[in-house]
Amino acid sequence: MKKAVHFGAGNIGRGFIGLLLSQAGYQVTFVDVNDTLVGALKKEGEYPVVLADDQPQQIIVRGVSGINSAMEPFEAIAAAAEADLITTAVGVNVLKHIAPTIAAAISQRLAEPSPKPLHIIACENAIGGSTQLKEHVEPLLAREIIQKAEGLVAFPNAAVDRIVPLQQHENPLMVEVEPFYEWVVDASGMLPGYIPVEGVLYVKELSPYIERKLFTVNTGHCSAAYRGYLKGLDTIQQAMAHQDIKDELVQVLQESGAVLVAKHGFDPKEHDSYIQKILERFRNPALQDDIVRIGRSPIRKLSPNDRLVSPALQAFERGLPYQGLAKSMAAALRFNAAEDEEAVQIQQSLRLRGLTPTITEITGILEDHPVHQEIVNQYHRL
Ligand SMILES: NC(=O)C1=CN([C@@H]2O[C@H](COP(=O)(O)OP(=O)(O)OC[C@H]3O[C@@H](n4cnc5c(N)ncnc54)[C@H](O)[C@@H]3O)[C@@H](O)[C@H]2O)C=CC1
Ligand SMILES: O=P(O)(O)OC[C@H]1O[C@](O)(CO)[C@@H](O)[C@@H]1O
Repeated sequence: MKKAVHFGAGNIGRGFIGLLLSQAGYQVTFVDVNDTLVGALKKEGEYPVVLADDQPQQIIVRGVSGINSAMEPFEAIAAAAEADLITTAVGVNVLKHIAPTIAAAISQRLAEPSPKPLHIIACENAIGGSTQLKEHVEPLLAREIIQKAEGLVAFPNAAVDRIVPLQQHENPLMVEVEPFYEWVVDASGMLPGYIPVEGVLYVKELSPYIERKLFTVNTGHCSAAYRGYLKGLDTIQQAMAHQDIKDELVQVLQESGAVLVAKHGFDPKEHDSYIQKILERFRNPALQDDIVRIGRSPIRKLSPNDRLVSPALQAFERGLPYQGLAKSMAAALRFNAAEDEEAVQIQQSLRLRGLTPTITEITGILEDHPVHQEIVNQYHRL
């Protein structure tokens, strides 16, 4: 049986990547630092995934195991060194922490006389997630290993889409997910002769897929979440019931949509249907999705290459509207969730340094740029 090692036994790890890989015939080993999850994976060897719909369906993912990379680092390296596929869903900011394990695994694997090829795919909400992981791993490899890895180890980028809220069940492994999923991998980053994973879509050019996903699902989700937060709401389902939030959300998605249509040549009608489908997914009454989860890590979400700044700057460059996106950024700056470290950091920076330096530092948009000025205007209006 083919072996997959997946870093991150959290919501997407268990509820999407682990499930799909298992259904595609892989034996999945989860590597995580959460001992409750790892202990339960070792003990149970299986877990339930519930597809949340009017008629929920339960699937049992069998034959899985867990390794705690903080407590069993050598086991984690050995498992990764032997894997047919390595995937991650740990959060893009955590990639640097798993890089040493992956680098050690690559070195161990390539020390064998005829090592098998290996794909390492980061399934994170980010543009170029696998490339970012590679950039953390490569400096940890000896020069001869880097040379040997050429043609044997690849880090193809990917886009992953499935909404999995924060949740608690008696069984810590149980995970409830929306039925929809999409996992797209950049075929140009795969090694020649690769065997596709069933359920994954391989495309010649990833950019239209990752931008469409990130600048629609994620741009829209956080835009609704930050507006809902300012109204004191708890869940995205509550936010989506507010007509003014819905109207503004449509404006935001029309702004990012206009960029996507102009840049990637999408059919405007088809893109509009894509937006409508996403709005339905946000409303899914079978899920309760916390606004604080969807808005989490606002510094990352406001970073130059992410879901708010990038479409706004691209809209500006094309002479298209960006006011709704600027309002989302202003609302993100007012996201004051005490449990979110990045939200706390933003509030500190606003207090100590003021609005304009904070915007410039986090978004990279200079003070005299019209998008910067629009964020300032919207911030004062909120
Ligand atoms: N939840 C969702 O709906 C979606 C999430 N994503 C992306 O998937 C990634 C994971 O998100 P979630 O599953 O929601 O988060 P999560 O918090 O449920 O899972 C992350 C897991 O990574 C583990 N982890 C943290 N540090 C680690 C380390 N050093 N080594 C190994 N494991 C470590 C955590 O213990 C946790 O189990 C993020 O990049 C997110 O943007 C993408 C699409 C949808
Ligand atoms: O995981 P991130 O990047 O913090 O963002 C949360 C987003 O991820 C998703 O879970 C799915 O992409 C959305 O529900 C939400 O917009």
